[in-house]
Amino acid sequence: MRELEERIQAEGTVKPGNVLKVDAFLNHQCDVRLFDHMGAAWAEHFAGKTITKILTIEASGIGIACCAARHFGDVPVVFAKKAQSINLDGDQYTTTVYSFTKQKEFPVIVSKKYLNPGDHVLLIDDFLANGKALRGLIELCGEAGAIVEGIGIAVEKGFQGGGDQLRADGYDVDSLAIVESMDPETGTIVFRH
Ligand SMILES: O=P(O)(O)OC[C@H]1O[C@H](OP(=O)(O)OP(=O)(O)O)[C@H](O)[C@@H]1O
Ligand SMILES: O=c1[nH]c(=O)c2nc[nH]c2[nH]1
Repeated sequence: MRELEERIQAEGTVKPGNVLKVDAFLNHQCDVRLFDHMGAAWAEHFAGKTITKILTIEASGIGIACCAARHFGDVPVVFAKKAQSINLDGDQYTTTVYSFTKQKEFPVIVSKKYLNPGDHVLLIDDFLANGKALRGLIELCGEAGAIVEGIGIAVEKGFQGGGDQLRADGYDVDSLAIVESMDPETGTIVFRH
């Protein structure tokens, strides 16, 4: 998606440790017009598929998933929580996921009320790096008997391999910008096309 690539080139910065910082518009300050355009792009890609629910993971996927839902008939958006809470009741689907940016393991929890057998799920997230977050969400869908129809990602760091492994496993992964390489010394960002 050219608009997203241009924003990354204009406002993104490359940090050591394979970190692309795009918090001016994607995952700290949020550009909702851009999010709306991203939702439209996924709706075009996944047109023809039945989507009954969007599933994401807190925190950064939530706003993007909510904007995307407007393009999928206002289906419910469920976000997996990364901490137990007294506000979480009843039976839950749980797994654990290693967080790329926080560099530690988190529980990933969805109430059984909100993920059901027969749900046709679109997974949405801001970043795809090693694929840990998505593998966790896929596991929860498997526990629930829900079908993963596709995966919509804003920024995939292709060189980390998580996206290609998911594609090899048969998932329809639509990443709107795929970073093929990036250099913290020069700030150069190269996209896959
Ligand atoms: O493909 P992966 O290696 O799993 O990396 C991608 C995940 O990393 C980030 O989450 P993170 O837990 O770092 O932080 P967040 O709270 O900003 O969502 C991002 O939001 C994705 O969920
Ligand atoms: O802001 C971010 N930049 C990244 O490079 C990244 N990788 C996973 N999650 C990420 N979030």
